[in-house]
Amino acid sequence: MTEAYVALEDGRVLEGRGRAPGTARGELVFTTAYTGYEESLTDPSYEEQVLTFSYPLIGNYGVREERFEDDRVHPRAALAKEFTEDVAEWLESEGVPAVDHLDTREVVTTIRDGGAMKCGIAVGEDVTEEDAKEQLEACKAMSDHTEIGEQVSVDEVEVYGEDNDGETVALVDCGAKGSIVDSLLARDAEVHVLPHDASVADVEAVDPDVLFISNGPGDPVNFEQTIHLVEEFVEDTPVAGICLGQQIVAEALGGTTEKMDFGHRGVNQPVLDLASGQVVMTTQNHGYTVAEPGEHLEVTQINVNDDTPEGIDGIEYDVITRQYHPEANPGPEDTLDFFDDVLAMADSRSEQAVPADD
Ligand SMILES: NC(=O)CC[C@H](N)C(=O)O
Repeated sequence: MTEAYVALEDGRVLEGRGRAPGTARGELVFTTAYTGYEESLTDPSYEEQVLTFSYPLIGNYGVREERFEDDRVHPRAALAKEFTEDVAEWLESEGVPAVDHLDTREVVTTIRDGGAMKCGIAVGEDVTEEDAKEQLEACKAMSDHTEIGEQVSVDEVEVYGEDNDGETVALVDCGAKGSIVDSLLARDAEVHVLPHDASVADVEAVDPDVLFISNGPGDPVNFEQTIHLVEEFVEDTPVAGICLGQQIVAEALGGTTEKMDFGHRGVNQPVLDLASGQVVMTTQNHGYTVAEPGEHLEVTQINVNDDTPEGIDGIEYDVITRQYHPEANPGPEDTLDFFDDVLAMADSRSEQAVPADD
């Protein structure tokens, strides 16, 4: 059995069973999701993080590529009570260290009490605690990953659904989950996936019916060019966003964002729609939140547990954003209608744009 050490920022070093070798470092977070480990492990939003599963057995229904949200595993390491052989082999094939036989209840309560914290991981035949501590020493704070967009975004524009007859979407890829693109394609949209730092001319070349800002890792303030795109287009083009996208839109329109103690990561987060009084169950994975929406946006949905903004609409602009993941994957599908609302907003705008005498 290989040695495995998890060095925590509070000075403790946890010892577990090594399931996939290597060393790593990152912000230690946890998800309470009891399904969807393939989707979570391939969600680009987890870039530069170490993902702990609070659900004790991870891998009990195998590993299948059709469930992946991206072409690689994004967390820097994975921790659990028990990984199956399937998942351990998958993580090893991806070069992602994995540790199990941990008391993940202790890890989760440590994060809940002390906040998401840095950690260092070392797994291997002859690693020592010192190797994990060295990783911890080298670990950057999440907000200091100022180029994180480069690590997860497309390099070139990619076009999907060219034969579709629906709305044209310019999706700015800040670490997009594949099921967001799929949800738009399923509604007959043509989707142009642009780099997170695309230029104004790049977006103009698409001539989109809606500018869609994706989910993604890290601190929203570090996506400066994406924020600039929202500032440039919001007066004339409907804007939508998911998770990081909601945060970027708020930053662009005079709002502010802040880091949460440990965030929301799971598939059973209740969200209240303020207008209808309806509560929906949502899937979430975020550690920042909108602190103030600013004078151009209004909060329309809140998290039932802590009142943080979950849905934001434009006041004078056509804007719809969600902090949770309406595409699910994993989690409940209560909120898929968000994509219908986005495309209806785009459609109504493009109808208005047709000159009266046509
Ligand atoms: N899933 C996401 O888009 C995460 C958004 C942002 N990186 C956060 O942690 O809040």
